This record gives sequence, structure tokens and C-alpha cells, in this order.
Amino acid sequence: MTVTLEVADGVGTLRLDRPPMNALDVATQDRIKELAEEAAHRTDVRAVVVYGGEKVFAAGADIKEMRAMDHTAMILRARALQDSFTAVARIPKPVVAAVTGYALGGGCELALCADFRVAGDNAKLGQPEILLGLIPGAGGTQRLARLIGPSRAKDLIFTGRQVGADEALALGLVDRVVPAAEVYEQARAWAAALARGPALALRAAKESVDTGLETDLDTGLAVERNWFAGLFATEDRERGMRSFVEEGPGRAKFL
Ligand SMILES: CCCCCCCCCCCCC[C@H](O)CC(=O)SCCNC(=O)CCNC(=O)[C@H](O)C(C)(C)COP(=O)(O)OP(=O)(O)OC[C@H]1O[C@@H](n2cnc3c(N)ncnc32)[C@H](O)[C@@H]1OP(=O)(O)O
Repeated sequence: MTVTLEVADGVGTLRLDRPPMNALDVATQDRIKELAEEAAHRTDVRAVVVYGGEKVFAAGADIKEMRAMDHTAMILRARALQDSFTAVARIPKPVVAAVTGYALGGGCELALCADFRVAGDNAKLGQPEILLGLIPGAGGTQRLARLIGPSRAKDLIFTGRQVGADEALALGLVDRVVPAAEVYEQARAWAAALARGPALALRAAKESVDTGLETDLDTGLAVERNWFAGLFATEDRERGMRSFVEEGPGRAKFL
């Protein structure tokens, strides 16, 4: 199976394994959607790591498969492709991408669906679709511009150039750069720390920030205030405020 979901200690690892470069064919894209939806609903999954293995995250869509496609086939396929990646972005739990080696095209677009990206010091990211006469087709034009700004996103999309880990960190495309051998370990540790947090408050925070990026300010503020008020009904809120009052500041933190 090219994609699996392994769950341990509250962390679900969405693992791509389609040698040699984790090229994303249709079957893999569909499987990513299925497992993202499973991770979203499983109560034993409180945070997620997306991982392609020690050597490569994903080199993008399977060009050999795409080459056989005609315009009609892609018209029929394009929405399902975006939906498979949006399923990852919509997981209502913290998601950390563990980026080893190449994350190109659809691979970079998959990493953009995570909340955070930990990159190995040898990682190379980019959207090289322009070199194929295409543009990113799995959300990259939207998510990259929202993450690093429109002009930086246009630079990467117009040129198709790859950026190394240090430049990706400077751009804000990745959040942490670690030795290549430690990528999964560090990404999982981050996810595990978040998995210890108040699940509903984390869901509220993610949905409020993400919805705000997709709508007008008034709607975003409405989402925030509804969640803020709603969280007053939770046990986590009771416990958090009780521990502050009875045990002092700092007791409530979980990270
Ligand atoms: C109804 C039917 C539908 C069917 C169609 C399905 C539609 C799917 C649509 C998905 C669209 C996603 C949207 C996305 O925006 C579009 C893309 O992602 S386009 C692809 C973008 N990626 C790239 O352009 C990267 C291409 N690869 C490279 O540049 C290089 O391989 C590399 C990653 C820089 C690594 O270089 P090297 O280290 O030199 O290694 P090789 O080049 O020799 O590669 C090793 C081996 O892997 C194969 N390979 C690498 N990348 C891909 C790929 N993207 N697709 C397929 N195969 C790939 C390469 O051919 C070699 O294979 P080998 O020769 O060993 O057999």
C-alpha cells in the first residue's frame, strides 16, 4: 500500500511509500484523502505527522501517469485532486509535515496542507510545474501565496526553482530546519506535544485562523467569538483555570 496511517500515543503518521520518489498517482491521491478523513474522525488520533520516508517527501504528481492524460480526463480529475489535499488541510487537529529530501510540485502542495513543516537540512522544495507547461493544480497557487505572500509565491511558481532548507526557512515556507536524520523524530515530538493539548481548543484555534484566511474579517471574528464562548463549556477550560488559581501560573501549559 502506497499510503498508510500508523497511530501510536495519540499521533497518527500518514506515511507515503511509493518508491523511488513518492510520485503521487491517482490511487495515492485517493488513499491520502481516505486516510486524512480517517485521521480526522479517530478519537485516538490527536495530532498528525505527514511523512514520505527518510529519503524523499514527494516529487509531485506522477508525470508518467499524467502524460497519458488528456484535457477531458484532467477536467474530470482536477477537483478530486484538490479535494484529496484539502482533506489533509481540513483535519481538525494539529498536522506537522516531516519534509525529507525533495518536496516538489504536488509534494510541496501536500506539505502546504500541514499546519507546520519541519525540514531536513538537505530538503529541497518548489513548484516546478511551469517547467512542464503547467501551474500547481493541488492548491499550491492558493496556499503558497497565503503562507509566504504573493510575490514570493509568484517567484517560485513563475520560475519553478527549488529552494533549499535555509532559504525555505527564511521565506516562511518551513518552520524548522533540523539534521536530515532527525526530521521524523523532531516532527513527531512536536506533534506529540500538541497531542497532549486541549483537543477542542486546538480545533477551535485551527478553524478560526484557517477560516479567517478564507473569508472577510467580520465572518472571521464571528467564528472566533463563537468558539471562544463555546470553549467555556469545556472541562479543559475548567481544569486550566482551576490549575492556574490553585497551583499558580505555568501549571496549565502542556507543550
Ligand atoms: C483518470 C486518470 C488520471 C491519471 C492522472 C493523475 C492526475 C494526477 C494529477 C496530480 C496533479 C498534482 C498537481 C501538481 O501541482 C502537479 C505536479 O506535481 S507536476 C510534477 C512536479 N514535480 C516535478 O516536476 C519533479 C520531477 N522530478 C524531478 O525533477 C527529479 O526526478 C528530482 C525529483 C529532482 C530527482 O532527480 P534525481 O535525483 O536526478 O532522480 P531522477 O530524476 O533520476 O528520478 C528518479 C526516478 O524517479 C522518477 N521520478 C521522479 N520524479 C517523478 C515524478 N514526478 N513522476 C514520475 N516519476 C518521477 C524518475 O523518472 C526516475 O525514475 P526511473 O528513471 O528510475 O524509472
